[in-house]
Amino acid sequence: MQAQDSITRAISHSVAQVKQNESADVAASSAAAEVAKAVAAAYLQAAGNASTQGSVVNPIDSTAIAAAISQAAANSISEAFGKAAYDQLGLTVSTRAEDFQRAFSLAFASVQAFSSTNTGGTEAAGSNGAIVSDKLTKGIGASLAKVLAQISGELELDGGPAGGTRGSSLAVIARNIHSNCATAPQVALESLSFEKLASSITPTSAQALVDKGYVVIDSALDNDACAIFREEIRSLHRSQNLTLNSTHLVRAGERTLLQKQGIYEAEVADQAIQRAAPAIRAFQEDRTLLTMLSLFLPEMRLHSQLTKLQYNAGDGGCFPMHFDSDDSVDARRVTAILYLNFDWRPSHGGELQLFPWPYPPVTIQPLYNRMVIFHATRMLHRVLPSFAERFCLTVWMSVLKPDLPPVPSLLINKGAPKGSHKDLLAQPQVMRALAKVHYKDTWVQSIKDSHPESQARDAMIAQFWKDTHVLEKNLTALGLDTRDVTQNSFIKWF
Ligand SMILES: O=C(O)CCC(=O)C(=O)O
Ligand SMILES: [Fe+2]
Repeated sequence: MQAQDSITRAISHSVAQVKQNESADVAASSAAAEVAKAVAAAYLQAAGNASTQGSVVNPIDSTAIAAAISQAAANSISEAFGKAAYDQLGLTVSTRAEDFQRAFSLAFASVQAFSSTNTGGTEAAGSNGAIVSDKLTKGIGASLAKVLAQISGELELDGGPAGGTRGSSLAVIARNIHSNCATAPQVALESLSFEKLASSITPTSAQALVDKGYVVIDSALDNDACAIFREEIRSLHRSQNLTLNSTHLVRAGERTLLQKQGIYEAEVADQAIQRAAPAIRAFQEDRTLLTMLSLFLPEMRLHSQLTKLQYNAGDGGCFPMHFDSDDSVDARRVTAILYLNFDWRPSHGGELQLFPWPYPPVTIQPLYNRMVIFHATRMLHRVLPSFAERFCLTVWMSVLKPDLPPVPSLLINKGAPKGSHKDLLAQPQVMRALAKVHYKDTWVQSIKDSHPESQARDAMIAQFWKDTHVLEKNLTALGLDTRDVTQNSFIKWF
């Protein structure tokens, strides 16, 4: 039967993959995703054959299984499982929760149908709780693949035959997958520590921030933590949980989306992301970075943090020049980026370029476990085109809004004598404006590098020229010029 063949093939393939490299989460999770896809596809065929062949689904058991699995839907693997079935069934996003349950139920029904005709129930009856629990640390993907392998009788696992019917043993499997989903993240999290980060933030690194506006810290965290983060980002991308980075352009009341090429992101505030990426969630909830920075820079009054994760597909994706935040409208004050690129080489590109104007630009390689911290409202920066997959986490640290100091108005200085340039230049928005004017050509080129050609991109560039023109005119009216700012100018960044 075609449906069963495709399940058998998928399972054999998955088992081979998992066997080949048992410790590789990547292999295991892609194996599980393969199984999920094939199971879903097979179900559709099996369902089509059901009326003629009978006994495809035992409704009681499949409902129990579906219920158990749908509880585990938060987990990335079960999401992958759900998504595949979901896609196959052509379901719409609006009724997601319900449809997930339906999709799971359908997908598992096909496993059940398969096991009843292929194993005669004996192997399946042996699939008790021991199966899943023995390999918890290898991740849900591996366990899931094993459970499925057990059903097909291809792997001999510990745990002797248990009594009971085939149907109830499948329900046990479902329960085990469920409990596996619930406990596996904790296994990984136990070994996760942010202690190293505390010793990475020193008075010297804080001083560099004050003096230069940025600091580069290598081996910032435990290498293991970085490996877990990277895998979580990868699996979120695989399960299509990341969103293409895009900028909203509002022009004449019309909203246009300008998408960057190949850059996928998610904020860790998103609950689905938190569930699917428990280590990154733990990093978001950990206050080590914020506490250490506050210890040395109490005047920053840092209060909270938000983590964003980013996957760059490596097809030339990059970021145009920008400031992350703006003192007058946004509470973010410090940016910390943790790079997760194991084997970065110069040919990969994707460097972070900082423009601590009036000092010269600095190009920073996005090396594994390297953290770059800079001023979120004052450090102009961009990312150069990346020609290899690129992973990073960004932590934005914010002040509490009511504590924001009033932003001094330029109007106060209107008509002020030339001697007050120093005061003007001490104002972040003046420095931002001057930097924008100073780098206008590079800035426009960076917009072109980061976005495929489109009307929206042209609109963004036109807006940029308009803004810089206005800024130039008004800075001149204030008696300010980019040439006023030299590398001898006194700049206190933080
Ligand atoms: O990917 C990077 O290195 C920086 C990205 C960035 O500038 C941003 O997300 O605002
Ligand atoms: Fe940025």
